[in-house]
Amino acid sequence: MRDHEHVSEIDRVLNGFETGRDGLVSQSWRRCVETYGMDPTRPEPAHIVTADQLREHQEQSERLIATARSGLQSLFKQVAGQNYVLLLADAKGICVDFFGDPRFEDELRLAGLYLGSDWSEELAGTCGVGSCLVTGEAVTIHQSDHFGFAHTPLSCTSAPIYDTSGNLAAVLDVSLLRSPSPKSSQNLAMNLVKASVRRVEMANLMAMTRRDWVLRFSTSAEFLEVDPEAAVALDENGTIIGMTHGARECLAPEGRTELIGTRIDMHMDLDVDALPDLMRGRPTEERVLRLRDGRGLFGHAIAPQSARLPRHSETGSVSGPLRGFCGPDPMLRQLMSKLARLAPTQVPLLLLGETGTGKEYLARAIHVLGPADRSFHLVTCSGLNRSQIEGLRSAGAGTLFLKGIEDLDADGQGAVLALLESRDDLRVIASTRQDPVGPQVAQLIRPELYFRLAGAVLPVTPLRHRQDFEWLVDRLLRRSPRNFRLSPAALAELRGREWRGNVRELATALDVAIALSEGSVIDLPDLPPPPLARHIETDPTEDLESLLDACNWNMSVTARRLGVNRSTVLRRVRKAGLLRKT
Ligand SMILES: Nc1ncnc2c1ncn2[C@@H]1O[C@H](COP(=O)(O)OP(=O)(O)OP(=O)(O)O)[C@@H](O)[C@H]1O
Repeated sequence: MRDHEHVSEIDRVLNGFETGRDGLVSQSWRRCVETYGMDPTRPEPAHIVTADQLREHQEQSERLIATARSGLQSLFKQVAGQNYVLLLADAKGICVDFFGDPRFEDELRLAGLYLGSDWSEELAGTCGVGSCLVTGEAVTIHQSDHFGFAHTPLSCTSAPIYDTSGNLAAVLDVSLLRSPSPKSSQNLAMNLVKASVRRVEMANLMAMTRRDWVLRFSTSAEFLEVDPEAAVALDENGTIIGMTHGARECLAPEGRTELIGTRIDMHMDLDVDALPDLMRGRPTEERVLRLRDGRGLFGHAIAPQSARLPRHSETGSVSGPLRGFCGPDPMLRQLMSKLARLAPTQVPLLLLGETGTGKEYLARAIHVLGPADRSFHLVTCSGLNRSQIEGLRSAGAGTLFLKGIEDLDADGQGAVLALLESRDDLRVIASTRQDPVGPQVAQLIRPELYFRLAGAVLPVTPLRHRQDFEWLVDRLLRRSPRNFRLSPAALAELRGREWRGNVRELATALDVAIALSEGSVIDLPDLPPPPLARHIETDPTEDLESLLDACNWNMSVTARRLGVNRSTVLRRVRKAGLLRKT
């Protein structure tokens, strides 16, 4: 396009004619003439601020530049060899950081694609950085979209970087001195710039909010941990105190609601106490957030990186991921407070409980409460071979979870023992399923190994003895993105079942019911029938022992729960030869 054609198109647009330009470009041209008093026939050279002014701008954006730099570097690598120039401009439009090919330095400087150039719209006219600052949106200003004829060879794609309070703080721009003529040639550049900005904002939020919870979101479970779409920072009451720009699109898509200063439960069905359930360690597809408008997202909570969690643990108050394990069940609450004290120590723990009671869940929660950046090594003892254990000799420091140690054969026991002797940087947590009729684990494991594993022996209550059944049902139902509840009859039916498969069995039964239910209320016909295990003969001794454990060996409480008197309980305990475990 020649100079006079460009000027005449601007003239026609200003006179209300449609020339096929993007609306955003036509509006900017209008501002250039009507607001900034620019003349498209007058050539405007690049504006470069003085070295002192540049230093001042850089100092003001110092922290942002430091955070953005690694994002810029990785973006530069992605577009390497394609002659793109990367600019980071501050909120005034001054280029404060720059990546470009030094071979073209003179040409770039002349075109204004250089440190210190001023790309504010009122000075440079319609351009990537300037129009992005005015609209607050990502834009491509391609060739003759530029207002000033001097800039029409360029193609500039720019996206805004917002600070954690939601103010436009900077612009990331990729520009080309020469480009193919279709504007669509810059679509890939647009996606790359937007993705880089998202990561820069995320890094900025993480750096700003080390003492607070961060909740990240994604519409896809697969990308939740590697590349989330947005995040908010929350104080301990669940008030949003920081965010990335994407959070506005996720939580308040029409921009009607202010996010900063509002509580997270205004926007989604999430209690601040439930944040630990959304931490790494639980499968991502189970970490569903239900928004108030019915949409579902996946959530990843990151605990404060300050010393707050360990401080809670030292005093034994239950916080972090342990909080989500149980509701109002006195025995489990006591167990949680013991675990909170034990978690930061190196004491080996042996979790004792029926299948599906949540032993692995607890092991992962204890791991999360330990030192940061350590690995969780899960070893399933059944069918374990020596080479698998030997492979752990070079594994990173962290938690070794031995699942189902009753399944370790003699060879496996020897290998585990040798491993523990060679490594003192592995915190061991073992679990064992109590077999109602089989021998106890202490008899199955050689003593020198057993006593290395059983530093503290912690029984996990079976579901049928838990007093927080309704709480648990509610919690498991919340994993679904839709709002389900149980009818009173369905709740009573589930409460009356034996649950030999414990929480795992309950979770599966609820998944079936959710799938079968036609509305949001789960009723009797939606429930799967109780499994055959219901008719399996159970050992009354085992049941009495776990009930005693659940009642902390308080004979009167146990008698009340069994509906018999205290002396009957004492007689049964003596007859079965039961002794309280220490
Ligand atoms: N408090 C809880 N809240 C939500 N889900 C839970 C809870 N406790 C357990 N679960 C779920 O129940 C299932 C069984 O838990 P887990 O695997 O920890 O049991 P386990 O005792 O280790 O079982 P096993 O001994 O058979 O290996 C898992 O899917 C787990 O996520």
